[in-house]
Amino acid sequence: MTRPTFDLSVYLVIGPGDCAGRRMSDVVARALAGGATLVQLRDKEASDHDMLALGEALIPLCRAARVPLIVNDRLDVALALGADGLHLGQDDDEAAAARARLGEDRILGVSAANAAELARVPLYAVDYIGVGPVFATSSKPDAGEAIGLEGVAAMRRLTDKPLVGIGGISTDRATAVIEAGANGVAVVSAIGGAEDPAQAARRLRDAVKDASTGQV
Ligand SMILES: Cc1ncc(COP(=O)(O)OP(=O)(O)O)c(N)n1
Ligand SMILES: Cc1ncsc1CCOP(=O)(O)O
Ligand SMILES: [Mg+2]
Repeated sequence: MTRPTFDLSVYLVIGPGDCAGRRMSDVVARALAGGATLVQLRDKEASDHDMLALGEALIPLCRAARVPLIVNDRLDVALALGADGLHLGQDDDEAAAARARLGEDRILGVSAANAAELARVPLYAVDYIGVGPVFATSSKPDAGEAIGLEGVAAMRRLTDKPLVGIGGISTDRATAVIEAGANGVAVVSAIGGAEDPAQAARRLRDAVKDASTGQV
């Protein structure tokens, strides 16, 4: 096994409560059909046991689409599931220790909103950085102040690591997030809450692709 290649363009972050009353697996299947490039299972309330069951429903969908499945916060669940990776925040387990347990064959992402948070990240151990919240969001009540497009641009100046913007990103705003220096956009409600998750994913992918063209 080698570390999976990954594409941050349209990174769906999702749990059962983010799907507007629909089954999460149906929403994820539609998002993948529309072109979501990465999926993160995120459920702050579920027990590890329930998280594992949720992940088991997503693994075959992601495998069929050749899209990596990342687990939010929970290293043990990621390992038990055989997920493709883990996403950790500043308050979660330490990334270097997580890398040691994950091994070299899984993706590890971390969150950092500013220079001080970036300085705490062991960059050698991580594959990408989630930067945000870029805009105000109602999907994460404890998200800090929005960093804005200037915040994304500042992070771009500080590191060559792949960056994915997250927080309040809609199709209309995706272009600006990429132009500010992100490699992709991570979204909860723009796909999970969309009437047509496939169309939402497709529109985000087109916006990211158009905005990325011509960038160095
Ligand atoms: C891609 C991505 N970026 C940032 C986050 C936020 O992680 P964190 O700060 O640990 O907050 P929670 O998601 O755990 O509430 C993320 N999940 N994904
Ligand atoms: C998980 C997370 N981390 C920072 S903002 C956020 C929520 C993003 O949700 P939305 O795309 O609906 O604003
Ligand atoms: Mg976290």
